[in-house]
Amino acid sequence: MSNYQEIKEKAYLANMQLPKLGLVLFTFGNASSADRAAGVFAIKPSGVPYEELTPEKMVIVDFDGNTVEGTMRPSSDTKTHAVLYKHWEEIGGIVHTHSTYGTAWAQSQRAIPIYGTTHADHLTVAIPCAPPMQDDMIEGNYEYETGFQIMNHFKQAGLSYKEVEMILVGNHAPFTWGKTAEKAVYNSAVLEEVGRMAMLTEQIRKDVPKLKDALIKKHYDRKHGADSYYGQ
Ligand SMILES: O=C(CO)[C@@H](O)[C@@H](O)COP(=O)(O)O
Repeated sequence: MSNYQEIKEKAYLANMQLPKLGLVLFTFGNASSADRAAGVFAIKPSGVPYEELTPEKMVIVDFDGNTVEGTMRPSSDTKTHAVLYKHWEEIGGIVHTHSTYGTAWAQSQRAIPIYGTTHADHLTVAIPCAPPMQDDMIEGNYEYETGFQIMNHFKQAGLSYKEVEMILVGNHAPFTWGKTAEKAVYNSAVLEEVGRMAMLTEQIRKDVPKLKDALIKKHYDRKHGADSYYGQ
């Protein structure tokens, strides 16, 4: 039995949710789960179809992207996960997909505007979009630079990774995270659904105004923080 069995199971379950929720096709995408005390995370092996995955096939990697345990090559996006785990210390899970609507917004290099209360139930700002990567970074350590592309955009935009747990990487696709891999999967599904609604909204009406601040606050506060009165 591996010392990392718990995160292998969590990473496996998170990965298996992605095709189930319609967030990935074939091998597009990956999920990981971290063990902060051990300084490692478990991630999907690269290019293995979801139906062939097992917990044992998850690869254990440290926060510098080095394989610690596993016989298979880890996800091609492993270094992006490693950069985010290393610098954003409260993250316990990360998901990357090429889900259709999220990716369409990323390819359009547009943040997803906050048009309605579904969006405001989850976050109080537009879902950010990092600008496309510069050529020298593409030619360098590409996946590692993707991690910095995400972090730099958060810094420049004055966003907190603890409050906004998702981003579109311009030209590329969405990344989401959370305290657990399960929450990162949830955020990935929220991003896709909110992106789908926003795109349809713009098709119905070209000049949709941003949601009123009072409604943003009302809906966010209903579900989060001291004023929450949502659920049991
Ligand atoms: O970003 C991409 C492809 O552009 C990858 O996330 C995707 O194909 C998944 O690759 P892995 O199987 O995780 O190596």
